[in-house]
Amino acid sequence: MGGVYIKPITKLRGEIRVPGDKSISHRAALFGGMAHGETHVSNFLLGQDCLSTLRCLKQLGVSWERQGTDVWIRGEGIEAWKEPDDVLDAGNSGTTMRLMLGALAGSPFTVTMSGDHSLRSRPMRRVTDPLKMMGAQIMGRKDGNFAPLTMQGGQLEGRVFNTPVASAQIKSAILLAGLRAHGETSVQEPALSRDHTERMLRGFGVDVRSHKTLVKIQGGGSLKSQAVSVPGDISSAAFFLVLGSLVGQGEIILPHVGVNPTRTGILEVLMAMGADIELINIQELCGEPRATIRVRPAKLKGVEIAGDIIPRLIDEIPILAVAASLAEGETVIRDAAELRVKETDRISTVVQGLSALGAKVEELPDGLRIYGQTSLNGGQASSLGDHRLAMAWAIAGMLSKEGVSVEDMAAADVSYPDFLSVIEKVAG
Ligand SMILES: O=C(O)C1=C[C@@H](OP(=O)(O)O)[C@@H](O)[C@H](O)C1
Ligand SMILES: C=C(OP(=O)(O)O)C(=O)O
Repeated sequence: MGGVYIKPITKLRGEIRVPGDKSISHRAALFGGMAHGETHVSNFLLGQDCLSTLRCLKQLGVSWERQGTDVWIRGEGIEAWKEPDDVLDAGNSGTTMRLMLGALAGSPFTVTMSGDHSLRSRPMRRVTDPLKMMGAQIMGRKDGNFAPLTMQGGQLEGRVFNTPVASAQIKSAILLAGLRAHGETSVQEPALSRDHTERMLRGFGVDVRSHKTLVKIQGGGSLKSQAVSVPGDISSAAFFLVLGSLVGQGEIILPHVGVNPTRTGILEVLMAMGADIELINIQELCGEPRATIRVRPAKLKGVEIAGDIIPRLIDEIPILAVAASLAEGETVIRDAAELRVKETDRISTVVQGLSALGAKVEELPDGLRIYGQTSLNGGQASSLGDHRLAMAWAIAGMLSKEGVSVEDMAAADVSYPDFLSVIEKVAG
């Protein structure tokens, strides 16, 4: 059998400091590069995705320095960004590509953005269409839907948008372009997606107004450099919330995890399933709430997950599916067709992986039906290059009867570079 073998465990104990939030790290780097002055980012995520954002910024002429997880970005304002002399490579990162396109739409030069095989097959018209309506010229494969994408930015006009899907990447790309447009730009979403862009832009001194699912930005604003302390990533903590709930014995403490309400769907669902999770010491810093999370073993039962909560836990669905396969009773996940356009088609790849490990799972057009049972056999599963799957299968291995060999475990580096050494430590 190939891959990294993850053995079953029956108990664990420990404190796990999950790395910095991926969404917030991308934004801190990008906004720091757009701002005037030095932005110090602490607890920056050293995952491949955020490193792609930093590299793109360097190609645009933004200088920064990094020591461990501290990054100092020396912004001279976005007007100082220069036409890059090569393709901007977003790697595996949808966030890098979509937010950068929005930020660059008002720049009077040409950029070409591309990425890895997975990113080149993810839909981009969701951002290129609105940016074109605002005045940018964009060309790409399949009528501008797939990278490589070439954009000639320029004068932008503010617009009113109603987005068809709740996506923070679409919302953020439009707001960043709106910042450089004439007049006001607004985005109305069908449900609230993560609001890190709105919160952080306010911290950088920009006038962003939001009410429920509507956000408005005035064109012509500029950003003032800020210190940004990045909280731990709840999407990374999610793996340990599930492990700590389903392992036989022990307790896990996760300090300093971001608990922005637009991201805490995972906590609500696990608690509804019966998890023993407690939030201690909630504090807000740099506009983002954070808390210490304590998790203890509990019996989980199946639930229905659908509607407006989906964007608040979208990246946690692979690990939630592992939890559901070990819960009692059926879990149904609906309204999650967005999973089909992530790093892999996460509806079909979750079904493929979990079935190989002995779970009973059914594919739905917009979600999953998982017939819970009290054990998983284990076996072999591949990440298929998708970081969230790599980590979900590793946790499944620890909770299975025979363990799991995870093919392409290295994919985890995209959002959690130390994942393997951390699980080795907590499992003793
Ligand atoms: O804005 C962001 O930082 C992100 C938004 C989400 O994507 P969508 O906007 O496509 O839903 C999420 O899946 C991704 O991991 C990060
Ligand atoms: C979908 C994800 O990221 P991105 O869209 O930035 O590639 C993710 O991290 O699960």
